[in-house]
Amino acid sequence: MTTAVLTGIGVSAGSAAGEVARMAPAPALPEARALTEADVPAEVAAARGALGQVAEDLERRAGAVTGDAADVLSAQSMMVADPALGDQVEARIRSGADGAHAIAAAFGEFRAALEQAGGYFAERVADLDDLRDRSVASLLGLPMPGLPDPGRPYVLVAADLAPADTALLDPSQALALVTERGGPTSHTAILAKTLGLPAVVACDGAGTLTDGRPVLVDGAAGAVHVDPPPHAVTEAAEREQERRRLAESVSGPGRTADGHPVKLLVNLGASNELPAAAAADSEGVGLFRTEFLYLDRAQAPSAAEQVAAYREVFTAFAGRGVVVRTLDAGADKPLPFATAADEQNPALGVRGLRTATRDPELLRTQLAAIAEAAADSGAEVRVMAPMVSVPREAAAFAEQVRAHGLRAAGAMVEVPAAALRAGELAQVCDFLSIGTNDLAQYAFAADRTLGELAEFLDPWQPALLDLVRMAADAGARHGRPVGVCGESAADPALALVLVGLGVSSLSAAPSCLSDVRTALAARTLEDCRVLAGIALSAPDATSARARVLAEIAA
Ligand SMILES: C=C(OP(=O)(O)O)C(=O)O
Ligand SMILES: [Mg+2]
Repeated sequence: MTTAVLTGIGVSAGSAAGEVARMAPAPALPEARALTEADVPAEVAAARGALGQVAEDLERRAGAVTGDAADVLSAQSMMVADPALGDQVEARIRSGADGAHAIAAAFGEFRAALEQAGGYFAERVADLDDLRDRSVASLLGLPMPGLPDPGRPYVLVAADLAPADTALLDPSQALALVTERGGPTSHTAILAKTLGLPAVVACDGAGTLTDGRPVLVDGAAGAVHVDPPPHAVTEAAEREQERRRLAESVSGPGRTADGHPVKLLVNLGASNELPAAAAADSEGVGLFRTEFLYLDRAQAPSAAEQVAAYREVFTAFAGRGVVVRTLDAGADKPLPFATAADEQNPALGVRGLRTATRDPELLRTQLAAIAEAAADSGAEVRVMAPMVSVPREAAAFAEQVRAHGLRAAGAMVEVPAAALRAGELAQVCDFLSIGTNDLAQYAFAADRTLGELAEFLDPWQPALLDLVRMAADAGARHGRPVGVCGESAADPALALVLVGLGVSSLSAAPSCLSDVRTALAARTLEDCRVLAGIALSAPDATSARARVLAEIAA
């Protein structure tokens, strides 16, 4: 049998074989259908049946999981089983609507009521939209929208994945992720690393993969083998086992072969990631993305809610360090209460630290909450600002952080101007952290969410590495540590280059740390400097990567 190979961008290493399960899109409402009197009883029964089927399906899924996920699914099941909803649907059919339109309209009415109630209720409208789509799909006999649930482990294939799609993804069922869109720093890439799942994004031809098709996903090579022969699956499993064995053979703080320390830290972006992050062999958190607290809401979380969420993290990391990043709203993380809806170029707009100029209270409340949660937590808490562009912003931020009694203030280097003037930032801050995801986006003027622009967003781009070197040199001149917390820190070969450029800490998804630790342990600092020189002198990203890998293999 010949096997087709689909290629894309490998964003999370490892390989896995399994059958495809697709994430179906929300169903489009068909043209309205006129009912005769005689049609009504059957239409009512079908619509009520669809609601019942969705409720049952959600209840079954709730029974198969535990914790927050089970609570969310049970609550959704109860919403769709609410007799008032069924009565509404029936009434609308009796007054002439067909089943699909009756369901959509009844949900629309509930939605309006929730929105009007405001607060917590208004935040649940997305759940109602999801239930509406499920009910309509069930009635029309279409695949269920959202995450699939084939009842066996599967390779998830989707057009793209958004944070809301994946909140309930069960990592024990998903074997690998394949998306048609997305780039190397997209949400899918970050999620895959967090869950330790092999992933290929911007995968040409992924749209042709149908449910049940056997595939072998190679996350390192960015390849999806369709209908792989059994020997290929066995070989891939053996390679995967060897990779894991090697990764587990070294532990403890990051060190090069000659003992140069490199802090290995974890990125943390949601409360459900906390157990794995805390259990990982790391010196702490290098990037605590706090946006998860603010997403999917009509208003910012209260101070008390923030204190509780931060305290949970700080307590889990008692005795270790935690770098909290203040709210990074805007662009790929829009928030209704913090971002303007009418910006033409949101990535170049009021985002990150700039949001605090428009709404100073947002930052004040957050810093006060961080300070309160940090007190007596046992963790060494440091705070940094996203999207710093000029030294003035960094100085004002640092002053505010210290005024809240917090010890260390840092600036992220994500804008080329910040890398060019990193020396001035280092003079007013205690540390710098390079966000290579955004730094690539802004250095190359390439939207980080577009798979089509992957070449520019490749963190091996020598021009990006020039900016990293500038920031690291500036940190060294002023005696300030400079870390990297973008996705580039998760690539073991690139991690060596970053260390050679002078970076002193690497922060990545917990599942990626052991590969990076093993790579460091096999090379001296001087080796890393040589590798950095090779990458910097390459003409482009592809040859930088190839030349460094060849030197490592030599
Ligand atoms: C770490 C970064 O921040 P985020 O991915 O959250 O924008 C980055 O830009 O590299
Ligand atoms: Mg960023």
